[in-house]
Amino acid sequence: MTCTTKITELSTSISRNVAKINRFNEENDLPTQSFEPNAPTTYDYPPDIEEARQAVLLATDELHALMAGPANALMAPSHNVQTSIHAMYRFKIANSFPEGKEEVTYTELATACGLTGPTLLRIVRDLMAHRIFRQTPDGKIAHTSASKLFANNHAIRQWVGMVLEEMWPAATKVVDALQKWPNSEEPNQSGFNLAHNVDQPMLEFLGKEPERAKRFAEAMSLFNTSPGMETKYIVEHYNWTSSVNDPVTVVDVGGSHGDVAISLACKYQNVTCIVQDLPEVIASAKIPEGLEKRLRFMEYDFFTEQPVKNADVYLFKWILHDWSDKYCIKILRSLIPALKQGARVVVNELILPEPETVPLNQEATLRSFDIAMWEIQNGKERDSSDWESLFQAVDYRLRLTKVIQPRGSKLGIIEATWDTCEALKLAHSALPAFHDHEIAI
Ligand SMILES: C[S@@+](CC[C@H](N)C(=O)[O-])C[C@H]1O[C@@H](n2cnc3c(N)ncnc32)[C@H](O)[C@@H]1O
Repeated sequence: MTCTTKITELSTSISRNVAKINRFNEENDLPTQSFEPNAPTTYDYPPDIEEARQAVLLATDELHALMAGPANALMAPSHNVQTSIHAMYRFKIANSFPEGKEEVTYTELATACGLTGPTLLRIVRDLMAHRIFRQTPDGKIAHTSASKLFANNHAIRQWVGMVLEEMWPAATKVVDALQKWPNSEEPNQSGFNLAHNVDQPMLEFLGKEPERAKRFAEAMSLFNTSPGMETKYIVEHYNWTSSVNDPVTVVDVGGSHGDVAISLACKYQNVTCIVQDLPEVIASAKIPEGLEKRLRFMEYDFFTEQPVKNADVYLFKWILHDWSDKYCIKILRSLIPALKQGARVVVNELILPEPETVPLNQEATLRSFDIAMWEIQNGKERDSSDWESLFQAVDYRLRLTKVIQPRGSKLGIIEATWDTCEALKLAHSALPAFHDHEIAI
């Protein structure tokens, strides 16, 4: 008799969940997963089927790692395919097929891209080995769903370009930066600064380079609509108003074009929002019709004193991870003169889990965000005790009062309350690290 082992457990989970997905596809007349050029490129499944899909990803990842063995974990040559993808981006290989054609000869495509035949051949053959393009039986290049997606989707091209031309060079220099500026908290002493030979922090530098700034912003917009990043989580999983009648003022600091503020103002008639950002961002922001009385945009630099006094909530969504503790403390201290008793500071960011408390593939994604923030501005992602320490370092009156991890959301909600009443300075125990529900503190 064969006993149950980790690998049999994983393969059973894979076949059970694949069967569930397959059944759903069949019952709903959906095409099966494939890399055929017209295959679906996203899966919009209901929660239970999406859970099955995630379980397959987790189990296949683990089974693959076990089968490949420990040396593979150290030596997998994943950066080499980045070179080929980078060439596809820079030389527009996927989007240089003749108009309306799904297949092209190597020579035709090489000419269209300004490359020699042999160079194109080696790039495309490497991509083919990763299911990006395929070769037809008569030796032409044809699209797969991946190359076709790249050819047709501007936002994905902007994402890939941003990653390969901004982040990747920064990644290769972050260790040099660490050696040059040990443990620096300065946003202009990062891998990005060494790689791109610039003295300013990345966000400031890109602000002055219109094409690169546009690419960065479009890549971020795509990311913000990816599963788990949608605005709905912060809008629906936080208690913005205690009653439907009391007016509530929310200041969205660094709120860009006001995605959250617009959703909040639409959902709650008693909420008024002020969206603050740098002048160049505010200049292109628009108030949707009907919200003129309850939505306002304001130029503001969050390193200077907060001009909107006595608001109920100050929201920081996807802001503080760009900055080291030293700069987060400056940003949050700028709020203090504006805070009334009971004012809430709400942060919508990742909450890093304790090691091995979530499936490893999820943990790996979250930790890679942390490393990315380090590479570009010496920023960081934080776990719940980091958030608590950060608020304590800002001011003893700013107390961590809630940590919420909405199910399905990548971002958590961290609430601190401005409490000037000494009696309420309660000592509280360490928070559990990763929650799928609200933790009252
Ligand atoms: C990653 S984006 C987050 C935008 C928005 N909160 C969201 O979640 O979509 C960071 C935002 O911070 C803004 N920002 C950067 N430095 C700033 C500063 N010194 N003062 C105000 N806003 C700033 C940027 O313009 C950008 O809109």
